[in-house]
Amino acid sequence: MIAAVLAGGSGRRFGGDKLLFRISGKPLILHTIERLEKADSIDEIVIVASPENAEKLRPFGNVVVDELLVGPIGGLYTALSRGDAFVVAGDMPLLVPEFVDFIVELFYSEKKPVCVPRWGNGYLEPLHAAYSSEFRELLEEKIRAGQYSINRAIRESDACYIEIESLPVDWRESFFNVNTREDLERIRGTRERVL
Ligand SMILES: Nc1nc2c(ncn2[C@@H]2O[C@H](COP(=O)(O)OP(=O)(O)OP(=O)(O)O)[C@@H](O)[C@H]2O)c(=O)[nH]1
Ligand SMILES: [Mg+2]
Repeated sequence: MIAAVLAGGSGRRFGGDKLLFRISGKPLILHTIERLEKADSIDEIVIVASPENAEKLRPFGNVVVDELLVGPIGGLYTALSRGDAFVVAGDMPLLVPEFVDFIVELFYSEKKPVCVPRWGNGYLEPLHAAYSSEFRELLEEKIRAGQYSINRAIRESDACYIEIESLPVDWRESFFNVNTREDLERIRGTRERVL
């Protein structure tokens, strides 16, 4: 399956070029990509970038340009033009390859439009989920209607939910994403172990 890495955000909370920010000497997005490469179920990686980010991200892999720029839902819509995809954000340096494989396998066996992790309180992890290219039609409707919530689109579909609390606790760090400079501090202490 293809993995699509969303990289069209502005990094407003981080301030500056978040995805190229170096952690342990390596750009943040490269940590994310290398984690995906370790997943057996992933055979190709595409970076879904904004026109503005496209050139600077080309050194890191195949870039597909998101012309919509309506937020992550537009990136997801663009990603699915390439077929079924496991979709993540570019700012997720602690992805757990085994967890990615688990979701992709479930996606293939369940044959649902989307397989998404869900917390006990109902909260979804839509940027750590496997999507069928058919889900794109629903996204198109939503985007046309000016509704930009991926969560809402998922809830209106025949989704397959993965209960996070029933999985290994170690896998939860897979959802970690860098939004602020303080988030960097959270990984710095354990950097040697996790990165
Ligand atoms: N392709 C694409 N990706 C997007 C778009 N908006 C956000 N993303 C990506 O979606 C992921 C999650 O977004 P956020 O964590 O909110 O990142 P961000 O937009 O860079 O950060 P903030 O500006 O602080 O919200 C990140 O990998 C972003 O690069 C978009 O319009 N198109
Ligand atoms: Mg984020």
